[in-house]
Amino acid sequence: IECDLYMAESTIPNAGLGIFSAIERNPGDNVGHGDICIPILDLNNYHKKVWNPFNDYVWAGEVMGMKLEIESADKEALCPGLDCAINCNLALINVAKANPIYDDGHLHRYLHPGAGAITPYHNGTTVVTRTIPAGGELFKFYGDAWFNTRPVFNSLPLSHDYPWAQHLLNSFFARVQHKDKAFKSSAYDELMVSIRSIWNSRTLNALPTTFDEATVAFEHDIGMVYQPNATRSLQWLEKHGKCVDHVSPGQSTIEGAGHGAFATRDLPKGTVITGSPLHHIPIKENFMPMFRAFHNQDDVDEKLKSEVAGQQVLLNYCLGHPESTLLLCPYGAGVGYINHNQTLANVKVIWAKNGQFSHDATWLKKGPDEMFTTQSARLALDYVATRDIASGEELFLDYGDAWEEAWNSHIEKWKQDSLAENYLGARNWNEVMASSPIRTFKEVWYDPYPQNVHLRCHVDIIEDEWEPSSKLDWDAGEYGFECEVTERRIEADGNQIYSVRVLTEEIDRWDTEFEGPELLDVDNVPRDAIRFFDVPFSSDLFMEGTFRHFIGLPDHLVPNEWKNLPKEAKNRQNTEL
Ligand SMILES: C[S@@+](CC[C@H](N)C(=O)[O-])C[C@H]1O[C@@H](n2cnc3c(N)ncnc32)[C@H](O)[C@@H]1O
Repeated sequence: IECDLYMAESTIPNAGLGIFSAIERNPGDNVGHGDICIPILDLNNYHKKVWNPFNDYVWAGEVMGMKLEIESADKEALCPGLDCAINCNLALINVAKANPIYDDGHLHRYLHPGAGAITPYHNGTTVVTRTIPAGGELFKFYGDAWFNTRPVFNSLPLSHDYPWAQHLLNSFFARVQHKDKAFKSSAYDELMVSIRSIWNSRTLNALPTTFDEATVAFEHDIGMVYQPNATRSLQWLEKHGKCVDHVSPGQSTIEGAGHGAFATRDLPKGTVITGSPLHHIPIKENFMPMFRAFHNQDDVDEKLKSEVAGQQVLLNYCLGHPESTLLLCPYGAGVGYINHNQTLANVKVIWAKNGQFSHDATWLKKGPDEMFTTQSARLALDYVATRDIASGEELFLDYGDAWEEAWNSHIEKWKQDSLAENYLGARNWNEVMASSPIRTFKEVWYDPYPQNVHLRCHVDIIEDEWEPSSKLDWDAGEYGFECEVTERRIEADGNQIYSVRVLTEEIDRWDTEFEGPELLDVDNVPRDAIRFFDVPFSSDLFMEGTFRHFIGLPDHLVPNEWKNLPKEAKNRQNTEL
């Protein structure tokens, strides 16, 4: 079966798995079919330092559009698709990280019992930024801080070291340009010996060690020196890798289930549709509570009030067993999108082969408590076609009887809330109101906006160099400042111009220049500089009684060593968590 994208052992030693392209890709091309991103909110509320297996895998929630889900800064985005498996090689960054788009899967809280049971952050597409040859590994930028804060990498070149090394090489070749090759080669070797004896630096480690490599770097760029070691042959990938582009997300054919997974090509019975390493959480009850926590705005560590507001939506994307505290959260392209259907199930999970794809079969003999000492994935599942599947068909797993019972009882108990009939989240509200004039604060007194949204103005409008005609970019990580409209005027051509009062705030948790909130008046503000955003804790994820249940790991895959809960606990667990 053809395949354009593989998961296989990374070319970076000890980095575990990586993602490889089987075809040449050029800047601007998309890779894969878009990732899901799951918010993990106020996790540290439970314990100050909850054991977190996702530490090396999560993005700051602010960057992924999740800032206003909750009040505090404690929000992380786990994107358990391709994103989790792409490594970072600072010499060869060739893809940009995937920012999700907000998409509630057409679930409305008035109509659908499943509203709030899925993450609305979807379709984060990985985009190529540098040509990747066929067989090349994908690398994204983790940020220099990721390497700076880990002592094992203290001599590894950081992102600015490669341009500096390139600059040094260019200067060297400019100076020896009229000399013959033998002279250049020995001059380069001597130079390297001399500088290595006096200068041990990250930049030096970015310089090619041989003259031939230096020539490649000078004639192309320094990344070309490292590209051969970061490329695997297609035969090797076919033999040792697992295809990760057989699945693409779309709107599920099951009404009310949100998104689903679809086959991208014909998949004969027995095909490993995708492989998935698993993050293990030995104590799901400690990890999964979600809070409504209010923090002191000047000191986010100071909690003023907190109450449990259900469970993390992550639970719905992980596999578990009613008799075990162990929860296994898969990552890999498309796995997070596969819905449940007992009668139409066409996919099953099996353990990956021992020694392959992070799967260590000795872990089937360990109890959950023993797993605490390890954070990296040590177990892996294969998702296998149980019959021939045609291109475009939706993929379904059987999540098990416990899930089915929990879902049916949720539907029975679920009641339509008449107050939710006119609910519109901020994203929808922005669409509906796209060209409508924004109410001034006086108009809002007698004609208020719904309680779940508030107004924010783009941060650029308080900059000295900002011009009313400048283009404003509202990407996933842009939230603006809270603001209100003091005046509105409509020009002859219909253009809406506003005067606004802005309350400045920290842009993100690393905003070290922030000196404190200020109230600023700004005139000549265009309509597109003002947007509606959700109020913290108002999104579907925080609705009372939202559905939460892990995906059932088939009983025959669960060893007795993992069953650390009494059988009778199995029904208790989901209601008590
Ligand atoms: C692993 S996710 C599957 C992807 C999810 N549909 C989405 O849009 O992100 C599991 C969740 O999807 C929803 N789901 C899966 N199968 C369903 C079904 N047969 N009927 C209703 N909802 C379903 C439930 O909310 C469940 O907790």
